[in-house]
Amino acid sequence: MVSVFMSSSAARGPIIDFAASESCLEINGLSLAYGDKPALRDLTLRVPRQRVTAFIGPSGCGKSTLLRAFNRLHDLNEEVVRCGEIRLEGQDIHAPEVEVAELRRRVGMVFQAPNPFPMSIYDNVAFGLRLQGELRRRQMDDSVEWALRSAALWEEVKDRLRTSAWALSGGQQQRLVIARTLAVQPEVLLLDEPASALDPISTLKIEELIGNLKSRLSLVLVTHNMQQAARVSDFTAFLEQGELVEYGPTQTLFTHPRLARTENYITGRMT
Ligand SMILES: Nc1ncnc2c1ncn2[C@@H]1O[C@H](COP(=O)(O)OP(=O)(O)OP(=O)(O)O)[C@@H](O)[C@H]1O
Repeated sequence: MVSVFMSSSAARGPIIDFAASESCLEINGLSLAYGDKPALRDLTLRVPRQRVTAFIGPSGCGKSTLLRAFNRLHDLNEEVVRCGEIRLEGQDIHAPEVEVAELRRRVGMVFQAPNPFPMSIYDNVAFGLRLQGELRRRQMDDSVEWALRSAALWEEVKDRLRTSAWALSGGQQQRLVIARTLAVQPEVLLLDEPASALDPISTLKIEELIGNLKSRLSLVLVTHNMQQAARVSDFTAFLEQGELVEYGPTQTLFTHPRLARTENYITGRMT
């Protein structure tokens, strides 16, 4: 059941809340700085399970930083200072017993520029599966086919699985990267501007794919494209200068934003 509460700061608008039982990710008082430069300020929000949640906001507001925090991509950056917690299905992702490789299997990530490995289409998809342990040939074939079908790419590549992934178009490469991520059965898929380097038809395919995937996993999408956020997401969080300004059902946020700051951004009065 979705409810609404007032955040502690009167300057912020009502922020949607989900019960822990319907959230995959729970972020509590998360602040993050690069050295002495704050990027996220005291963020508290829950990301619903099996829905598409979009993060929007002006350039530099912290969208990618937040997304990367969900699978601990900041771990290697010694400059990063963090406080607050992130829970995945109730478990603190920074707890000592958490294995980062397993966290990244459960929380997959796709970046703006398609980044297939310099190997065949088949081997790209099999890559993560092989890291998890050897499968029998038949099982591997089935898993690769399943992942490519899940990423709506199978029909286009089934006759050339052994050719280089780099021979695919940009849009196909991005769907291949999604297939590679899906192959290891993540629970959450993080998408950082996944279509911003693609043409309109490839973009549409990615958007359709996002809509289809939410029946089986939770998706978090960072996008600069307001139409895209409105088309594909169920919930939208608006960030500004590292703060969560407004968070609500996408349709409500785009048609009846509660705060002038949100309205100014979504109507293009502020970029
Ligand atoms: N590796 C880094 N080292 C230092 N500062 C960083 C680093 N990555 C991001 N920042 C800074 O943190 C702030 C948030 O950046 P972030 O990339 O998360 O914003 P964003 O909303 O995703 O921006 P954009 O929409 O332009 O991609 C910015 O001020 C940025 O300059």
